[in-house]
Parts: sequence; C-alpha cells; structure tokens
Amino acid sequence: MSNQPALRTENLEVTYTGNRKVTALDGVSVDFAENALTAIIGPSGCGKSTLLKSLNRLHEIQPNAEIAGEVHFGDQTVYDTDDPLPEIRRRIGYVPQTPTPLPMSIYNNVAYGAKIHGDYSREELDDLVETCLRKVNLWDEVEDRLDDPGAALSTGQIQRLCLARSLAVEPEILLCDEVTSALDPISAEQVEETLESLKEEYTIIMVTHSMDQARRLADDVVFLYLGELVEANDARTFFENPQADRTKEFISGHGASTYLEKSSDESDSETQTDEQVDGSRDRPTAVEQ
Ligand SMILES: Nc1ncnc2c1ncn2[C@@H]1O[C@H](COP(=O)(O)OP(=O)(O)OP(=O)(O)O)[C@@H](O)[C@H]1O
Repeated sequence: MSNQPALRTENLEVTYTGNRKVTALDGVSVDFAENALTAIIGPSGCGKSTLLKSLNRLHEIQPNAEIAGEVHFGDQTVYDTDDPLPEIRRRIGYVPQTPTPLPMSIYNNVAYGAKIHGDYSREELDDLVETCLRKVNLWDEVEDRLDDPGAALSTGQIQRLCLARSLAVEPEILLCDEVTSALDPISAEQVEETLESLKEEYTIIMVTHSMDQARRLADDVVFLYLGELVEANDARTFFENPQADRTKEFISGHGASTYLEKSSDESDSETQTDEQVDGSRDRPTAVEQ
C-alpha cells in the first residue's frame, strides 16, 4: 500500500437474501491508502461493486442486503456511528458508471449538492463551481455557457460534470464505479487524466473491468475472487511480483504479466486496446448457499 490508510474494512461480509442466498463479500479486511488511487479488480460477480458501495453504505439501498463487519474511517466507524448517513455519504462520495446530469443548468448541476449541504453566498457558489469545473478539466469547455442544460454536453463532458458535482460537497474520498466504461476512448482518456490529477487531493477507490486501466492509473490494487480478498498490494508489486497463485493465473490469463510505466504514448495506444477483466472465459459467480 502506498500511503497511510484513509479507509479500512474489517471482516466485511455482505449477503444478499431472497430466493437464494448469495455471499457477495466473505470476510474482506483491506486498507485503502490516503491520497492514492486504488483499483478494485476481479472477474464478473466477484463482489467489486458490493465492496465499493459498502464503503459508504450505498448498498443499503438494496433491501435484501445484510452486512457484518466494519469500515473504519479515520477515528470513526461507518456502520457503528451516530453521524447522519448523508454526512457519511458527503465525506465518502460515489460517482456512478452511467453519467446522469440533473435536469438543470451546468452551473446548478455543480452547485446542487453544495446548496443543500452548505450556506454559500452567490459569490462563494460562483467560486466553488469554477474551482470544481477546473479540477475536472471542464471549465475551459463550458465557462461561456454555464446556463445551458447539463444534458446538452457530450457523454464524456457529463461524466466530468458528475465528478465536479461530487467534488462540490467537499468529499475526502471518491468511490468511482467503472466511470469510464460508458465512454468513447477519447472521453475515457480525459476522465483518466482527471482522476490522475484528483488523486493528489483525494483518496480515490475505483472499480474497473480494464486491467490496462488499472495498470495505467492505480497506485494500489485490490483483487477479489468469489467474494474473498485474494491480494492487495501496490500496483508495481501486484503486476510484477504477484504473491498469490490465483493472482498470477488471473494476470497471465489477461496478458498483463508486465507492469507498464505510465507514459502518454502508452496511454494513447492502450486506450484503444484495453482488455476487459471480466472476459467470458473467466466468469465465476459469488458463492451461492
Ligand atoms: N441485489 C442483489 N440481490 C441478489 N444478489 C445480488 C444483488 N446484487 C448483487 N448480487 C450478487 O452478488 C454477487 C456480487 O455482485 P457484485 O455486483 O458486487 O459483483 P461485481 O464483481 O461488481 O460484478 P460485475 O463485474 O459483473 O459488475 C453476484 O453474484 C451478484 O449476482
């Protein structure tokens, strides 16, 4: 792991009940480093999204989810806490896979959460909107049309707008759920550049299906298989010197045995040739009981 942990899960267990019981996470204890980007990878159905959403209790939206264990956040706990849930979700923000603008102007898309959570003057809001749009490298593209509807932007711009909206409530941690998978390669590259710059200021935890994206962006990698943590390590060690046999098999099965230095040339070519981590030849499902 690169830095001090910002979040730490302890024996996290998530079960979905219903006609069949599915153990989506089975005793996962893992640290997520502060001001670093951690990629959560693994085959389809191994529990990546469940882990991500359980970090700010978003999985609770699903009524059939049961959880045991704890998430430690600084000197606080996420589950055993008196803090109101909206405050936890403000501090640990979530950016979904599908970029969805609110039905309002570009300006208000960014200002929306801040207006709800804080008490800002118009001038302070103007500053906040500009700062957040600059952080996601969108300001230059929209500064002269802030009153246009958010929906008028391209899909890639909307994803950066959604990132700006998340930043406006001043989170400490950003949970990113496959945030480039719905984008064309050029837009995906722009979002990757944005994430790369944001990790200096925020802790970013990102689910990705792309092994190449994990190699380009991640400081640390968490590898899940069948709801269990197989390996968590800094990205160089993970890709160059994996410790677990399962990791070795997974990496070599996806042609990713070599850790590549991050360079713009490589990024250009890799964006076109990303290999999906959840290829059909490697599709276990979570443990069914
Ligand atoms: N609401 C739910 N009810 C029942 N089972 C669920 C529910 N949500 C997820 N699951 C199951 O839990 C397991 C883990 O799902 P999860 O979405 O966390 O995996 P994932 O690794 O993110 O998958 P993918 O890569 O396909 O998005 C899967 O077997 C899935 O079918």
